[in-house]
Amino acid sequence: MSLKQLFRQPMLRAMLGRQHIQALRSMTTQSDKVLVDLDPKTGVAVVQMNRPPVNSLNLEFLSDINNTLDKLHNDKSCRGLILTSSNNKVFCAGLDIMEMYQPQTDRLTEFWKTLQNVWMNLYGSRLATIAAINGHSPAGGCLLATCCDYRIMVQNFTIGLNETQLGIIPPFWFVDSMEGVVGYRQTELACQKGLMMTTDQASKIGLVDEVVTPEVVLQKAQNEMVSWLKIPDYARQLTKSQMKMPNINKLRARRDEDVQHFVNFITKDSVQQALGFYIENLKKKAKK
Ligand SMILES: CC/C=C\C/C=C\C/C=C\CCC/C=C/C(=O)SCCNC(=O)CCNC(=O)[C@H](O)C(C)(C)COP(=O)(O)OP(=O)(O)OC[C@H]1O[C@@H](n2cnc3c(N)ncnc32)[C@H](O)[C@@H]1OP(=O)(O)O
Repeated sequence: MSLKQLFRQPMLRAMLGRQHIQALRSMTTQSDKVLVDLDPKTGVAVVQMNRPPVNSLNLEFLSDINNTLDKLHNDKSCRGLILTSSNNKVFCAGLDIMEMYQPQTDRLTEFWKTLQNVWMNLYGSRLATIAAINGHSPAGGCLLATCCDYRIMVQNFTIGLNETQLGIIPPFWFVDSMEGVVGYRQTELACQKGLMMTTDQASKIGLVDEVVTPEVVLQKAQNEMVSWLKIPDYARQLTKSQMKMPNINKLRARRDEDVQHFVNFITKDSVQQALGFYIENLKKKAKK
C-alpha cells in the first residue's frame, strides 16, 4: 500500500486525527537532507539540516531547503520554525565551496538564484523563526542564522561572515542581515576582517541571544518559541514584515545585477586562485 493510500484509510484517520495526518504527510514528503518534525499540537516545526559531512549548501540542498520552507509556509497549522543541524559539531559550513570553484556558468547562476530565494524565504518568513545553532556556523551558515528572529548557540563554537578570509566578498544582503542583528559598527568590523567569533564573543555583540550547553539547546529553543507564539500571529508578522521588507525589496530590485556581479566576480582568475588555496588548506586540515 502506498503512503497516499495509507493516509486515506478511515481507521488511521480516526485514530490519528486530521492534523496529525497532515503533519505526517508533510514529514514523509521531505528530502532526506532536510528533516522536518512538525508538531501538530504546537504548530512548531523543527527543521534539521542533514547534509553530511558539514551541511555545506550546494544547489540541490538549497532547493530542498526552499521546498521545505514553501511547504511549511503553505501549511496553515505551522506557526513557528526551529532551524538546527543533525550534526552536533557543525550547524552549517556555509556555501559549498565546490560550487564556486571551477564552475559551469549556468549552474553557478542557478546556484546563486536559489540562494537568493532561500534568503528571501527565510528572512521574510511569516513564521516565528529560531536558530538553534548547535555547531560552527561560518559565512552562509551565519547568514541562515541571521535570517532568523532569535539565535540560541551552543558554547565553544564559532560563527561569522568570514568571506574576506577566503578572498571573496560578503554580498550586500549578507551584510544587511548581520547589520539588522548587531548594527553598523559591529558589522563593519566583523565583515571587513572576516571575523569568526566564538560563541561568547558573538553573544557580547548580540549576534547570538543566548549561550547554552549542547544538551539543552533544542529545549531552550522550544521554550523561547512558546513566548513568541503567545503574540497574535498577525501582529508579529506585520511588525516583522515592516522591519524586514526594506532589505528584501532592496535585493528584489537588484536581483539580476547581484547574480551578474557574483558570476563575474567568482569566475575571475584571481578569485579562482584564492579559492583553490583555501580548498587545499581545508583538505590538508581535514586530513590531520
Ligand atoms: C565588486 C563585487 C560585487 C559584488 C560581489 C558579489 C558577490 C560576492 C562574491 C562571493 C560571495 C560568496 C559568499 C560565500 C559564502 C560562503 O558561505 S563561502 C564558505 C565559507 N565556509 C567556510 O569557510 C567553512 C570552511 N569549513 C570549516 O571551517 C570547517 O570545515 C568547519 C569548521 C565547518 C567544520 O570543521 P570539521 O568538523 O573539522 O570538518 P572538516 O574541516 O574536517 O571538513 C570535513 C569535510 O568537509 C569539507 N568542507 C568543509 N567546509 C566546506 C564547505 N564550505 N564547502 C565544501 N566542503 C567543505 C572539508 O573540505 C572536508 O572535506 P574532505 O577533506 O573530508 O573531503
